[in-house]
Amino acid sequence: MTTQPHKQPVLALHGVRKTFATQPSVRGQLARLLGFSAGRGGPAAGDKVVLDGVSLQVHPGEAVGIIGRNGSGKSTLLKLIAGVLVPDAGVVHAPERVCAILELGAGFDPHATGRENLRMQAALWGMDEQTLRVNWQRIVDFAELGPAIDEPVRAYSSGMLLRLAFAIAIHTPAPLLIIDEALAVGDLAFQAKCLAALRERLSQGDALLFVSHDLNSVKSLCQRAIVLQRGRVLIDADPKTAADAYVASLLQGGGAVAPGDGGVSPAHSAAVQMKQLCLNGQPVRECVLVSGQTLRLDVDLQSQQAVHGLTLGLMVHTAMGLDLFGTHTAMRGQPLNFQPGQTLRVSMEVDLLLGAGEYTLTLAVHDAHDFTQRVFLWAFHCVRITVVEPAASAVGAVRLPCRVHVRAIHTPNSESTLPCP
Ligand SMILES: Nc1ncnc2c1ncn2[C@@H]1O[C@H](COP(=O)(O)OP(=O)(O)OP(=O)(O)O)[C@@H](O)[C@H]1O
Repeated sequence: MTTQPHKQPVLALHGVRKTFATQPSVRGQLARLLGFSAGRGGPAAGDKVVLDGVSLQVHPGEAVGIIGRNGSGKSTLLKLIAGVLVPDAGVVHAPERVCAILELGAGFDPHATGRENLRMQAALWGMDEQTLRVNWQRIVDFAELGPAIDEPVRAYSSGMLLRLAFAIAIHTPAPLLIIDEALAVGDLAFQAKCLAALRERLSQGDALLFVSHDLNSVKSLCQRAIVLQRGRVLIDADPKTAADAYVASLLQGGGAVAPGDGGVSPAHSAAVQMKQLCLNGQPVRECVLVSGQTLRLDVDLQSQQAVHGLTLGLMVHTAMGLDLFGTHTAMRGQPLNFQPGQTLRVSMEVDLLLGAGEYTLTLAVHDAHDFTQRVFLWAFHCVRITVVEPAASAVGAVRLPCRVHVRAIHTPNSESTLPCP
């Protein structure tokens, strides 16, 4: 049986390990300089294992998000793939040409102008003269730096560095693009332009590795996401499942949890329990509603202990797991205070101004001020709602109240033109 060319991964890692010396000895430094990694025979005492047994594959046209808390090893992983670092153990099969934005400004000469850096960076990423000539003006236009393109980049803000780096990267032919958190410094308009350009590259069959703490960007751009936890792959799944596992691991203080649909993650305290949940008066977990109809949730919460200053939060997600709308009782002036053994009924009414489709709700009970503190309950996607829309007057997920008026303000034979109101 022959393997289809498009089934071949563009990137494959097998059992990759990377350690850093916490207190580099002279011998260790020498071994590293000579290319003998201290980790090949196992990490030396005091070495910090940053990546441990990481295996993954990325196929052409695939966008894979890498998420994880600070220090989990995301940047180190990308540096290994980009060839900036070498692994102590394991194998990295990466394409010859990888276009990586790892650190803003890295690779730029601060004293050279934007235009000079454009030429140098493009050459560094392997863009030939002909491609550079064809793309030169497109890159300059994409960056939208105006006269600053002729100023030294040491005077650039991080947003301007991103504009230049991204403009070059998106026009550089390479089967794999790597973007480490960089987009976060761009303004919203530039971010939207970058995401559109990345989607275009993906549709042409190039692959993307995308590190971000913005779970919504990962969910909307990537087909898969990998959660790194203390240098290991916690989960490699669709972005919604991966993002939920990541949030659950944050709430657990780093413990491994992969919640299933509708699952209730183990909480910091089991003192508060959801005794009943009703949707529009029925004790059900699924319902069908007409767009614009009100959903009434009645949630009975019972606490065995006296607990004060809690809140019940609600998040509405699209079928893809994007967060659409979230609120909680404390945000609306109603913190939850329990006496021992008390049951509170929390009623929330939400007008579902949503387009036809499938949606889920996540419910959580946590500290009124900080959702990572004092978590009592976290019920991922515990409610499924199907919204139907008999006569749609709009497209997209949300139905924003919108008024439309049309009137003639000028006709060729009339003297007057109405001013803007
Ligand atoms: N050159 C180095 N020498 C020693 N330790 C390092 C080196 N580079 C990274 N580390 C350590 O490796 C761990 C992982 O770092 P890395 O930058 O890969 O994490 P990250 O997940 O990208 O974090 P963040 O989200 O904060 O960017 C951290 O504890 C960091 O201090």
